[in-house]
This record gives sequence, C-alpha cells and structure tokens, in this order.
Amino acid sequence: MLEIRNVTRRFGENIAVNAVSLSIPQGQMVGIIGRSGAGKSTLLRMINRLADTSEGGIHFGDRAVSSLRGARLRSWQRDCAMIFQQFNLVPRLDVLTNVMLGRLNHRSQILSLLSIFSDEERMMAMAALERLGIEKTALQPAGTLSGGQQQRVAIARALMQQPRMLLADEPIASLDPLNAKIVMDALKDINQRDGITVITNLHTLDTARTYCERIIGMSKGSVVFDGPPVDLTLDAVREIYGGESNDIDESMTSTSINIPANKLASGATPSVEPQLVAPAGA
Ligand SMILES: Nc1ncnc2c1ncn2[C@@H]1O[C@H](COP(=O)(O)OP(=O)(O)OP(=O)(O)O)[C@@H](O)[C@H]1O
Repeated sequence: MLEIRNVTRRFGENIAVNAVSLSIPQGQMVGIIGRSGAGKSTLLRMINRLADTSEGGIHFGDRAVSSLRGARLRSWQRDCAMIFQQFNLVPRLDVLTNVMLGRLNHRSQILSLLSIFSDEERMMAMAALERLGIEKTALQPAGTLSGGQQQRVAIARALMQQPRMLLADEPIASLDPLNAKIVMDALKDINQRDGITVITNLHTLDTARTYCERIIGMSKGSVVFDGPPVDLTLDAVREIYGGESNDIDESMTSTSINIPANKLASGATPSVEPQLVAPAGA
C-alpha cells in the first residue's frame, strides 16, 4: 500500500501540490487527470523522489519514502520505476543496451561503470522486448525508432528493474492514437499480469476511463475527484477542468483511441469510445 499523507509541495510562493492524501493499494491501475499545471507531474515525482515534499509524508509499507537517503533511496527508486513523455532513452545506444540499463541499480558499481552485462541479463532484456513486441529492434540505435517503439523500450527498461510500482508521466502525450493504444495496452497488461501498481498522468479523459479502475482528478494542486470512472460525472469533469461554462465536453480532453480493426495487432480489441456520463437529473 502506498500512503500519501497530507503532502504539500511549494515552489517559492507557488503551491504545486496542496495537502494531498491518498491510499493506493498494491496492484491498482490509477489515472491522474487535470489541467496543465494542476500538479500531476509534481505528485508523481515526489512518489519516486525526483522531487522532495515540502510538508507531509509518503509511505510504502514500512518505508518512509519521503525521508529515505543513500542505498535505501536507490532501493526505493528501483522498486518504483518511472517512464516519461519523452522516453529518456540514450539515442545512440542500441535498444538492448538501453533496456539492460534498467538493471543498473541491481548491480555493483564497477560492473555498471564498465557496462558489462551477464548472459542472464541479456536474456531478460530480450524477453522484455519480446513481451512488448519489439524484439526485432534489439540491435538498432534507440534514436532511430518511432516514438511508440521508444516508449515500449522505456517500458521494457522499467520492467528490468522488477519494480513494485510503475509511474508514467504522460506516457502517450507524444504518440499517435495507434501507438497510444499499444502503450496503454502494455501498461494494463503489466498491471494485470504482474500485479504491479500503475499510476499514470493522462491528458486524455477517455483513455483514463478506458484503462484505469480509479481516476484521481487534480485542480490547482488539490485532489478534487477520486473514484471509479463510472462516478466521473459531468459536474466532476467540470470541477477538475475548471469549467464554469457549459461548453466542457469529453472531446476537449480526448484523442480518440478507436483504431480500425485492420490496424490492430491480432487478438487486440478496439476500445469503445466512452461517453460522458451525466448524473441523473443533471
Ligand atoms: N521545478 C519547478 N520549479 C518551479 N515551479 C515548478 C517546478 N515544477 C513545477 N512547477 C510549478 O508547479 C505547478 C504544477 O506543475 P506540474 O508540472 O506538476 O503540473 P502538471 O499538472 O503535471 O502539468 P502538465 O500537465 O502541464 O505537465 C505549476 O505551476 C508549475 O509551474
């Protein structure tokens, strides 16, 4: 269980995250939505300690995440993998090496410095690439891959950490709808098959509805919605996105990920375009 207790993060006078408390059980798939600047990235970055809290605490089991230092902090960051909108690969290195870099925190510093990987690590990396359907790219420089392929390499690298939790900061914001679907399907598969908690920031409401069992809506640093997609009513959407007007609708926060059947990999099913659910009587 991840426990975020009354966490605030300030940048000077600006409050990026304001007294947020959340309990996230192991194995949940959580989508965080909200306008640009709502505090979504800052919240994720505090969970894996790329940013520090100003007040409050973050706990995972008996670990006080927000005050870890040294080896214990590195151990936490291994358990808590993160992927980013811009993939953060090393473009001139081949895909296989990029994936094996996910093992760095598992190995001695000297082996890491010399970039010596064992046969077992190579096999593990190939298995991760196969799982993501991109094993044929293993020897290509990562920078030559498409955005969707690069994000899958980043996910394979995260899997090499054997994490308990996967944080994804707008993982599909730079991708076309087909690649967005492939990446979201991969995150869902990792969540369901491996029991890894996935917490992902998303700009697209329909993606959050389709893939996440729990949606957290943030506005101006605070959590203003926390519940299952079915509870995300028109009023809740307006509160999250700040709509006093009546012209907020799902299309404003949507890049449709309906994919023609002939473009889907075998076995995949097109996602259903979800409808905004208005509360009874609204
Ligand atoms: N390193 C920083 N220094 C100063 N201010 C920051 C820093 N990081 C974030 N902020 C500010 O904190 C607030 C929240 O930013 P954050 O990036 O967390 O929002 P977000 O919801 O993830 O937005 P987006 O969807 O555009 O990424 C913003 O006002 C932002 O300008």
